[in-house]
Amino acid sequence: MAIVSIIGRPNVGKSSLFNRIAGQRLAIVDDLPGVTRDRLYAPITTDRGQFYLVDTGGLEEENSERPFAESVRRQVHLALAESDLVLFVVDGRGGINALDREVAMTLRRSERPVLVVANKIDDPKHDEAYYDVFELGFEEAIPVSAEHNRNISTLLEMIEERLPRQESLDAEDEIRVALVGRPNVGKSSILNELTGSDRSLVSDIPGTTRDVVDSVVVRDDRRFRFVDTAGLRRKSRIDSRLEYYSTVRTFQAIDRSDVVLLVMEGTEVATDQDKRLAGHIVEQGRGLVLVVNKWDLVSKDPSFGPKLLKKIREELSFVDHAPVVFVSALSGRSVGRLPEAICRVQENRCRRIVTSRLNEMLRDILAFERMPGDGKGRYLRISYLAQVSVTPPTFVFFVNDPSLVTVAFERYVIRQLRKMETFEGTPLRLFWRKKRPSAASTA
Ligand SMILES: Nc1nc2c(ncn2[C@@H]2O[C@H](COP(=O)(O)OP(=O)(O)OP(=O)(O)O)[C@@H](O)[C@H]2O)c(=O)[nH]1
Ligand SMILES: Nc1nc2c(ncn2[C@@H]2O[C@H](COP(=O)(O)OP(=O)(O)OP(=O)(O)O)[C@@H](O)[C@H]2O)c(=O)[nH]1
Repeated sequence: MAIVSIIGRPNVGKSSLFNRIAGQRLAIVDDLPGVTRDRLYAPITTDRGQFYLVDTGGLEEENSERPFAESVRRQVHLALAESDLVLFVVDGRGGINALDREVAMTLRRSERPVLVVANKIDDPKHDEAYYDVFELGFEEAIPVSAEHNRNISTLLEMIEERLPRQESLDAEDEIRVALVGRPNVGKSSILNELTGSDRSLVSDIPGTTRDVVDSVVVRDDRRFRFVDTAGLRRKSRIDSRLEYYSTVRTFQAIDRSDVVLLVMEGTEVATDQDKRLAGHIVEQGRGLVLVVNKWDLVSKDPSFGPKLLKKIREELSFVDHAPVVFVSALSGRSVGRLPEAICRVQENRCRRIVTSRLNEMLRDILAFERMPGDGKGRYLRISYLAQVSVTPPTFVFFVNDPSLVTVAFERYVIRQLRKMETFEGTPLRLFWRKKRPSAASTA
């Protein structure tokens, strides 16, 4: 995630700006791994993606004896080392002073992207005052009022435009699919059926690592990239010394994919290895379709299907969100249903629910539910809920005390979310955060 730092001399309104942006775009005051605790930062979600907003002013200890100039220099130094974009806040009404000029000089020399934010322009009639900030020598400046919420959304748009494009997994893009499963279950046969039968195979594309080849197929205007198919096509028996690499390779394929087809065979489903694979797929936040192959071998007995399904649901209960598709690569039966299932799962994995709808759902979910408590009369209270990201859908619940949340309660909430919205095939992630009095003032 990109990092956007707020810097500026004391009292220009850095904290106010931070709180304004964080409050508006929902701040989760989270622990950024590897960063010191005393920094104020929040992941900000916008229509385009996410970035971390950092208030470098928060770095200074409260009764710091250090002179202002010294502390500002430290901020600049850190911001330059760590951020993708610097928001240089000045007092748009009070004017530019020597310290601002010094900071400007350092920033200009660094050639890092800088956006000058002229704060405290509370009223359009003060707009003229902010023209002074152009003497700092930057191309771009925007007048805002953190306190009166003026121009903040424009500022956010400007920030978004200046950030490095994130790797996007939008529904319009190709879907990366991994085919995994125990040896001999029919992965190659399914792949051949999917890519070979109707000349739909576009190309084999060398991947980034040696030996990795992906196959790209277009069907109904959707691009499917089957990742690391070289290993599947090369029909050499795996010798046991190579087993380790084949496992690593399978995990890599999962990590590179959006949706995984976990292939099993009708005669033996839900083995320990299948459980391990399914576990990894969920942990990595990938979509999942359970494929039962060699249906031709078992379909003679009509009671077999339901029994098999029951076994899969019981043994692999932690992926009961995944659709199960019975196919036969040999006869080609139902293999054609896989692309549609993959698309559906990927769509669900990208599903975003607006905050208002979520909170409506929350009300319904909790209407008759007994909240977990500490046994001494204190109960969990959920203030509100927001979806902070997709792939997989990730939700943050703001509560009075996260330690009151039990595993059973979390499972219950996930079940209810799944009842209210279609999340077939995708894992969901929940986070519980203590609701703070104001967005980030107490980090
Ligand atoms: N009129 C006006 N006042 C503002 C605005 N933004 C902040 N202020 C005021 O400016 C003062 C300083 O704001 P802060 O957000 O604490 O400034 P800071 O840059 O974080 O200050 P330090 O923590 O000392 O570095 C406060 O009194 C704010 O109320 C604004 O948009 N308009
Ligand atoms: N009866 C039947 N046999 C199948 C079916 N699909 C594949 N097979 C057979 O199962 C064997 C293994 O198929 P592969 O496609 O090579 O399996 P794989 O999972 O790619 O195997 P590895 O490369 O060892 O991981 C072959 O002999 C196939 O002909 C099916 O639907 N029905």
